[in-house]
Amino acid sequence: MLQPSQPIYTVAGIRTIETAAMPSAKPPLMERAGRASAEEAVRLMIDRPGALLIACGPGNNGGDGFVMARHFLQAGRKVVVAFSGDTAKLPGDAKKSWEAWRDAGGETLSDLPSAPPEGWALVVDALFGIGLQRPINGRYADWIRALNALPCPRMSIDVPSGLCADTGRVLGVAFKATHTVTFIALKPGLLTLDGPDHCGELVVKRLDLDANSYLPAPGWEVRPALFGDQFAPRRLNSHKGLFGDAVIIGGAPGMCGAPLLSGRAALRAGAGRVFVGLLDPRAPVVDLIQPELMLRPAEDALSEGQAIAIGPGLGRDEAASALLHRAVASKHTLVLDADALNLLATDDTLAGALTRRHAPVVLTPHPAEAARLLKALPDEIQANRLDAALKLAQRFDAHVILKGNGSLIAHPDGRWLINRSGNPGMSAAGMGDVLTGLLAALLAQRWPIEAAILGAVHLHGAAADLLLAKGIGPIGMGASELPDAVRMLMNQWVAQHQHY
Ligand SMILES: NC(=O)C1=CN([C@@H]2O[C@H](COP(=O)(O)OP(=O)(O)OC[C@H]3O[C@@H](n4cnc5c(N)ncnc54)[C@H](O)[C@@H]3O)[C@@H](O)[C@H]2O)[C@@H](O)CC1
Ligand SMILES: [K+]
Repeated sequence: MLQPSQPIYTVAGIRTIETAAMPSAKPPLMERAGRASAEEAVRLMIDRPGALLIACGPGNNGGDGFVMARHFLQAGRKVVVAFSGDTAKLPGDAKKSWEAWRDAGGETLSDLPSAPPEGWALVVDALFGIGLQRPINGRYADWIRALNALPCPRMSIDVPSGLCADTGRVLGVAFKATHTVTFIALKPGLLTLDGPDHCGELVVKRLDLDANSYLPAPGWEVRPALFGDQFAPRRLNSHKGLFGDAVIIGGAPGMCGAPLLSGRAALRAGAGRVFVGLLDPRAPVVDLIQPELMLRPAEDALSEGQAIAIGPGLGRDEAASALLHRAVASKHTLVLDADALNLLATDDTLAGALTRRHAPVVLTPHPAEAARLLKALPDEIQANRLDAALKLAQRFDAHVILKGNGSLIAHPDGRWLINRSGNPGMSAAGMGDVLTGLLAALLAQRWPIEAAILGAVHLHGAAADLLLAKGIGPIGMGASELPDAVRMLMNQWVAQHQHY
C-alpha cells in the first residue's frame, strides 16, 4: 500500500482551523496537544531512565509543555520545567495549563538547570511554535544554544523554536530537534529550506481534527500515491513506440555533458527513444558510453517527440535564443531548465509567448535562476520559497519546480506541493540535468503533466536516497550514478503495482 499524501497548511490556515474547532473541542485542543506530545516522548525515552526537562515559552506552545509535564508528573516520572516568563501574562489556555500543572504539585524554575550527572532522558522545546514573530535573542537564544548542546534526544513541540513555520527560515537561532511532534497538519517551513535540518524525525498529530473539513488544504506532500497509478505493468505485446520519444536540447560548445546526462536519465526512466539535440557544431555524433542515445544537430531534434526539454548546457548566445524561441512556438509540452530559464529572464517577448501557449510548460529553476526570473536576489527567493514558486507559476502561467531542500512544486492554478525525498548528496553538478531527463522521459511515456512532474521530482530524490543508503553519498555522489537507481526504483514500483 502506498502511503497517502499528507496535507500542508500555512500558519494562517492552521489558525483558521484552530479558531473553528476550538469552541466545541472536548477535551480542549491544548490538552490533546500536550497529551499527544507526552505519548511521543514516552516512545523516545523507552530505554532512557531519569528526568526530562521541558522548557516552556510565554505563549500557547508553552501551554502544551505544561500539559505534557503534568502527564509525566502524574505518571510518577521526574520532570523539570523551566519557564522564565510571567505566569500572569500567559494567554488563557496556557494559563489554565500552568494552573493545572501547579495544582498537580508541579514547580517551575526561572532558569535552565544544569543537567543531572546521568544526563536528561529527554529535552523538550515548548518555547515557541507557530506564534514566533521575530528573531529570537537574549535569554531565549541562550537557552536554545544551551539546549542544542545537550547530548540527549531533543523534542520540539509543534515547531522547532526559532524556525519560521511558513518559510523554514531560522529567525535568530533555532532549536535543533531530533524529533518534532507537529499538530493538526504539516506546515511548509518544516519541510523546506532549513526546516528538515531542525525537525529531525517529524510526526504529525492531528488532534482528532479533520483539518480538511474546516479548510481545504492548500498544499500537499509529494508521495508516490499521487502518481503511482502510472506504474502499470507493461503489456507483453509492446514495442518502443508505446513509450514515446524524449527530446532534450542543449549542449553549446563546451557544454555537451549536460544534455547527455539528461539523455541518459531519460533512457533509464523508460523512454522508448531519446533524441539529444546539440548546439555545438563540433559535438560528438554518438555517445560511445550510451550509444542508444540519438544525437542530432539541435534544430533537427525540435521536430521529434511529444515533449521537448530544453536548456541543459544551452548557453545564452543568439543561436541558443533562436532555438528557444522555436521551441516555445512549437506545439510540444515544454520543460525549460538552466540556460533556457536564464534566457527567459531577460527576454520579455519570450515570456509573453510562453503565457500564450496552449501546451503546458514546466520551469525547473534553482534559487539563483528563480531570482533572475523574478528580478530578485537568491536570498529573497529563499526567504520565502513557497511564495516565490507561486509567483513564478503565475507570472509565466507555468508549472514550476523550485529546486533545493524541500523542492516546491507550484501549479499555474495556485495549488502547490512539497517534495521530501532527497539528500545533500544531490548538491553536485549535473543533478538538475538528471531531473530534466526524468521529466522528458515520463512526458514521453505520456504521463499526464502533473503526474510527470511529481513522479520526476520524487524519483530524483528517492534515487539519491537509495544511493545514500548504500553508502554512495552524500560525499561524492555523482549525477551520472542516479539514473541506474531511478531505473531500480521504477521497476520496484511496477512490481508492487502488479500485486493490486
Ligand atoms: N490556541 C490553541 O488552543 C492551541 C495552540 N497550540 C499551541 O500553541 C502554539 C501557538 O501559540 P501562540 O499563538 O501563543 O504562539 P507561541 O506560543 O508560538 O508564541 C507566542 C508568544 O511568544 C512571544 N514571542 C513571539 N516571538 C518571540 C520572540 N522572538 N522572542 C520572544 N518572544 C516571542 C509572543 O509575544 C507570544 O507571547 C502552537 O504552536 C501550538 O504549540 C496547540 O496547543 C493546539 C491548540
Ligand atoms: K517549539
